[in-house]
Amino acid sequence: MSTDESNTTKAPEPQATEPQIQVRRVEVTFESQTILKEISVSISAGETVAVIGESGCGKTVFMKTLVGLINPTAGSILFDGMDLAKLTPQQISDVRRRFGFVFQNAALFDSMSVFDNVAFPLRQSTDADAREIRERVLRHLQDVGLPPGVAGRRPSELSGGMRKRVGLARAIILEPDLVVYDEPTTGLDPIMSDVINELMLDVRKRYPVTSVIVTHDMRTAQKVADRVLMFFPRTRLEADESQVLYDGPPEGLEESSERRVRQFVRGEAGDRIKEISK
Ligand SMILES: Nc1ncnc2c1ncn2[C@@H]1O[C@H](COP(=O)(O)OP(=O)(O)OP(=O)(O)O)[C@@H](O)[C@H]1O
Repeated sequence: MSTDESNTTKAPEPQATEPQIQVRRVEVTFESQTILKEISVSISAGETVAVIGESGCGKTVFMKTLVGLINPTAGSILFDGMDLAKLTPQQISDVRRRFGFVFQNAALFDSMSVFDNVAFPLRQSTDADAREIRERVLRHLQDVGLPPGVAGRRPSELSGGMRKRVGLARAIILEPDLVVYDEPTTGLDPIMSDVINELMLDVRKRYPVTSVIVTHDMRTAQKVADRVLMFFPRTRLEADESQVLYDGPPEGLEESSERRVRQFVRGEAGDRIKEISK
């Protein structure tokens, strides 16, 4: 029996050949506005996927749907064979523990120290004692290039790049199977952006995490991703066109046969100037 049939059954064991994430004909509509339609994508365990596309095309909505923060209006998302929309609250909380989130603004708790921010998932989801928590928090801060002296400071006392690194340390402290990054380099200078790119690569080297990175940063897509998905705003698609305009390796973007993909990655406005000024 599958979880589709009963909420009390155990989650099925994932098949070795089965993609870790299966997005099946997903649609997301808010009120009368359909943001995503007929999205079907599979992501294998350990893959690093960058999601690119114009502002407003639905990248963040896609990412949130992937991790069950938004329920699709139609279609389904399967993680290790489990349909996220059909899980019990306990099952969804168990599966969320396997996800790490790196939010655009780092989303740290400003009233807590950096130490307590990074320790938060450990205290919530494990019974690690104080000594172990201390050791793991300091090790993770060191892994993202932050000295122990930062631990006692408040997030508001840190630079944007440091806050992003604290957010990353917090997201990976439970060694999640899937990490989603929402615009991890936005607002950073080119050097700090590259530090974040290297840290994302580093996480992947340390253990076989699956990563989904929503980004406008073509350098991140080129340097960090194994695969790039480019979404297009649904309202500007021709009838029957797929909303995923590109699904392939980063090296193929510039040479894509699809003009809109080439224009996007080269940052060429093309006909958009005329459309926008109409
Ligand atoms: N909870 C919500 N309720 C209603 N509309 C929403 C909601 N979340 C997102 N939207 C709308 O969905 C559309 C896509 O938003 P989304 O944040 O996914 O875009 P994006 O591609 O990530 O854009 P950007 O690159 O600018 O961050 C937008 O028009 C947004 O206003």
